[in-house]
Amino acid sequence: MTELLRGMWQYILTFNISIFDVLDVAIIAYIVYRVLMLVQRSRAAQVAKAILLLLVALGLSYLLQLRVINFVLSRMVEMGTLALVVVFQPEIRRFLEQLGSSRLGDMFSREEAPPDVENAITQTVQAYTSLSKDKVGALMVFERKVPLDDIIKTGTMLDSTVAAELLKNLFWNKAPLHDGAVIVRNGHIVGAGCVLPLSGNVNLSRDLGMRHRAGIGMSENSDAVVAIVSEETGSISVAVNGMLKRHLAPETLERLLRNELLPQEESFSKSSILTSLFKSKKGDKDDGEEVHGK
Ligand SMILES: Nc1ncnc2c1ncn2[C@@H]1O[C@H](COP(=O)(O)OP(=O)(O)OP(=O)(O)O)[C@@H](O)[C@H]1O
Repeated sequence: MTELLRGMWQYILTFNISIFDVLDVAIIAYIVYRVLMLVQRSRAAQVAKAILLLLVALGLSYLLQLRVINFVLSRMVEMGTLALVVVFQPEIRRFLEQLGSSRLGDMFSREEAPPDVENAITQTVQAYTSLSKDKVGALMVFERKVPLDDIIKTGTMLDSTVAAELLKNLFWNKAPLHDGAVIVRNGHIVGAGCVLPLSGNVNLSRDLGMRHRAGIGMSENSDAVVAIVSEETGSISVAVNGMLKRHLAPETLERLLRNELLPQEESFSKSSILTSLFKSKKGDKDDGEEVHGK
């Protein structure tokens, strides 16, 4: 085995590899990874299988010299490329939004949480504690880097500081804006009664209602953090990146929101929400039981 590895290493050394070759491969690998993630997360999975099948058929028709079939399939591939851009316009836009809004910019700019975010978290936790006790359903989306203007447009635009009493009013089941989600941007309520995309995950637990599916869907389609109160059980949940953590105690809700929305905070590392969840103290009362994969 050692001999084999040594042989392989010697062989690799015979290549004239420059740093640019490594960079080249790394960039391609990253793009392929992002495209695969996109395909896996969306309806593109079935289409990807069909395309693969079409390409295999095209290859076979070429090898076997089946000229008519090859001609037809070639035209299909040409027209299909254009059709794909039209059909997957929302996915492509989301992909580009996520690419443009994240990571690379972070390397050059120091992230600072807007001052109102801290207040928004405190007020949300206060409101959710009360809504949870009273079993009043609630759905709040905390926008991060991916802009949610399209979602905000589906509801009523607002511009208000986050206040616990206001949230309780908004989600009161006789209030005109109680249906749908409240959107928070930089610690300000910018929309209420907003319609969120439902999750495409067919493996979600059957006991999750539409509110939870909408919350998970929003977190699959953007980098937003979504906080939910179940109308049926009063249970508090948080969805991030297609994952849902359920049955949270108010202290855990606060910790998660702080960890996700105030990334510079000293007491918490900038690790993902799941990392923080798995690290959460075993003794936490009534804390999350379930995590749903994307
Ligand atoms: N796509 C959506 N976007 C925003 N809000 C939604 C969406 N779908 C449902 N909701 C919210 O969920 C509420 C109804 O969902 P449902 O009847 O499934 O409630 P539920 O059984 O209490 O659900 P859950 O147990 O998930 O809270 C609606 O009144 C609405 O406020």
